[in-house]
Amino acid sequence: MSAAEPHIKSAQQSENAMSESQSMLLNLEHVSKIYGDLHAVDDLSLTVPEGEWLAIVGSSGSGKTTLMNIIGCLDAPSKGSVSLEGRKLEDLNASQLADVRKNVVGLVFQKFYLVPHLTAVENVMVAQYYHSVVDEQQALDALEQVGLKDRAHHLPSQLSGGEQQRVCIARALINCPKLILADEPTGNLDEKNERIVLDLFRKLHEQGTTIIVVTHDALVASCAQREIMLNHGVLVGEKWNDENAKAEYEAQGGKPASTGAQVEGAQSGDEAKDFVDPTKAAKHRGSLEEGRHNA
Ligand SMILES: Nc1ncnc2c1ncn2[C@@H]1O[C@H](COP(=O)(O)OP(=O)(O)OP(=O)(O)O)[C@@H](O)[C@H]1O
Repeated sequence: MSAAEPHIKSAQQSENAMSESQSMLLNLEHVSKIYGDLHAVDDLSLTVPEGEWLAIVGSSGSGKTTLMNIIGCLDAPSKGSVSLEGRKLEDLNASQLADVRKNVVGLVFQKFYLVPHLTAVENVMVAQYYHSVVDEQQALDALEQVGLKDRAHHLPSQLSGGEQQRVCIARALINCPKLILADEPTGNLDEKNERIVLDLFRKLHEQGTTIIVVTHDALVASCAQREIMLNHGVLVGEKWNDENAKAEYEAQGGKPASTGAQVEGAQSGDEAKDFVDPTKAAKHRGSLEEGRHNA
């Protein structure tokens, strides 16, 4: 090996690392969120390419929402670095962060947060207001996208839970976000409405939208291309449901998610392995198969 080779190698390595971070929509490096003695998220590294559908699973209190809030620029990590579209969030000021929230991210929550005295279309137009473009036709188009044009002038109280969640998705779509972050989006829905919402996510994913969903629900998680599992803020498992997506991710230089924290059960990048989620028993297996056949 010539004396120059190590330099060449390190230049190539940094080039690879750069192209990896450029091709990734989201890049978390050693991210922690610490409250006193509690590490809600503990030294987590994760990359998500544009167009991926990722599920974050784990028991209550494992750090899922905390992580989601950090990714959605609603909260800042105590340590580590987060990049979205190649921009380091820690380098942005408050108004630049607000722009990222507005223009890159669409948020969907378990609790719908609809304004009760406004109709469906007006609720969508509230979101437009924050984008300084109030356009009823565009709001109606967003409702049409979620199959609710005929419910546009109904109040939330006149809509089913599933319909209310679809209004929320229409509201999240108003800025054509690259990234949809959904926190337990089907948590309040029955199976039928859960399937409608999942079909919508499937459609958005096919159109190229990146989706990150926090869920307790086995069916919702298994619709994603990849699942990561947290426990006490650390990564305890990573599982690909879509081998093609995995191969593509690896070809782009994507690495397994990892936790640096030395905690029992935690997985470093080299060791990351599939997890067995006890909640993935038979509950939804039948309906999943059916849902896939209908897709
Ligand atoms: N603002 C806060 N101050 C102190 N502790 C917090 C705060 N927010 C969250 N935590 C703690 O951080 C841990 C992770 O909370 P988080 O809400 O992220 O969990 P989760 O996995 O989303 O739980 P669930 O599934 O019940 O919603 C919990 O122990 C929680 O009590």
